[in-house]
Amino acid sequence: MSMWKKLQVRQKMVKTFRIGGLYLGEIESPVFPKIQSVNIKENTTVVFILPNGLDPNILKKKLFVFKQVFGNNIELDGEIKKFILRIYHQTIPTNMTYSYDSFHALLIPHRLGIICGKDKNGQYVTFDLAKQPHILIAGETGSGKSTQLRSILTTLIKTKKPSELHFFLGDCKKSEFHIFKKVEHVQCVYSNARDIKKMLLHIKEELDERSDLTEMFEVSHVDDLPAEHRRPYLIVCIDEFVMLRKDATIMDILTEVVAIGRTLGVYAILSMQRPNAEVLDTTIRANLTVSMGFKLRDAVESKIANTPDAHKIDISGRFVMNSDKLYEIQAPFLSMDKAKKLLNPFMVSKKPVKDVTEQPKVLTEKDVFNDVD
Ligand SMILES: Nc1ncnc2c1ncn2[C@@H]1O[C@H](COP(=O)(O)OP(=O)(O)OP(=O)(O)O)[C@@H](O)[C@H]1O
Repeated sequence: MSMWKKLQVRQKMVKTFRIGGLYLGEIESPVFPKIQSVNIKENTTVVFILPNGLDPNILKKKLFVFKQVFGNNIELDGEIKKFILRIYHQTIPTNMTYSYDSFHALLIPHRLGIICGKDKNGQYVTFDLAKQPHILIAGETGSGKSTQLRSILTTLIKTKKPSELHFFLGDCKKSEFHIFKKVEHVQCVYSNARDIKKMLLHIKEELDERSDLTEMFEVSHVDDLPAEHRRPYLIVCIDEFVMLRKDATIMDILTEVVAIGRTLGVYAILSMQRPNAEVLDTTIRANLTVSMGFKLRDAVESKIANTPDAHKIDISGRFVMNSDKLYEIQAPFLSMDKAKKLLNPFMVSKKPVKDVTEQPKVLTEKDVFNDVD
């Protein structure tokens, strides 16, 4: 049976080479790439070698032919001569409920484990924010970015002690972060530019102090400081941070966080509905090592967010992730009620959170975008 399946795959490969013009010589006597191996397990893997003289760049251009023959759920890797085609048998789930128990073991090796969701292989994708610092989460309204933020923050709270990780939250839309207000790890939740600026000035002080400490003790990372000087990791998370773009101080500090935060244990998670090239200037963009692009409006926004094809997404909670490579992922769905239950054990009644009773104007999209009605 397996031999028969392998033969079928080989025949389809030859068909792809033929249709795609991936051969040397004439069509009557073509020299096709050599199929070195076909492996069928959970997924199918085909290794093939290009004949000398066949331009490897043509494979990228003809990827669509592989998709026409094998379906969309494939990946082609390789360079110069040797290539690997992976054909995934599983598809990305269209819906997946958040279940901490099912992925928490995967987070244990990470210092700051981020749960992303499931990929086309049906596997959970996670990464370590301490190694791949600073995340951009972009997506138009209803695309699932707030749910993803909720799941990332809830997971971090469940995996780290309050002494190990502090959050500084900016909620420009005043819609999402109230559920975290009383969580012990959370230092503050602010929703207007004036308070967020104060919060960031505090972060700036931390950056300076941490820089001085690493210099004084001649270490390259705050984790290597002597125990009595160790500092918790700080995560600055700002929902819809584009609304703060008119404040130069805020933008300067955010730029500094993403530029030097990694070795100082200070990380940023920034979200925005509509990626804006001006706000994501080159310094900020270059230092956000992970981009998650949920459904975006058009190809321009996908390009600015660095998440190709995110504008083609048509499923809630689905996103393109650009980190060490490109992934398509379905985020876990964590409802507000379930998040509250999971956060309950971490709630404290007396918190140093400043409750902003007098509410200065909360910025709206109109303050930022000229084309919003
Ligand atoms: N991971 C997911 N899996 C399945 N459905 C999801 C997922 N995430 C979000 N949804 C659905 O999409 C709806 C909107 O999600 P969410 O509030 O996260 O969007 P958003 O992009 O943050 O929108 P807004 O900017 O308006 O807050 C949810 O109520 C839910 O029905």
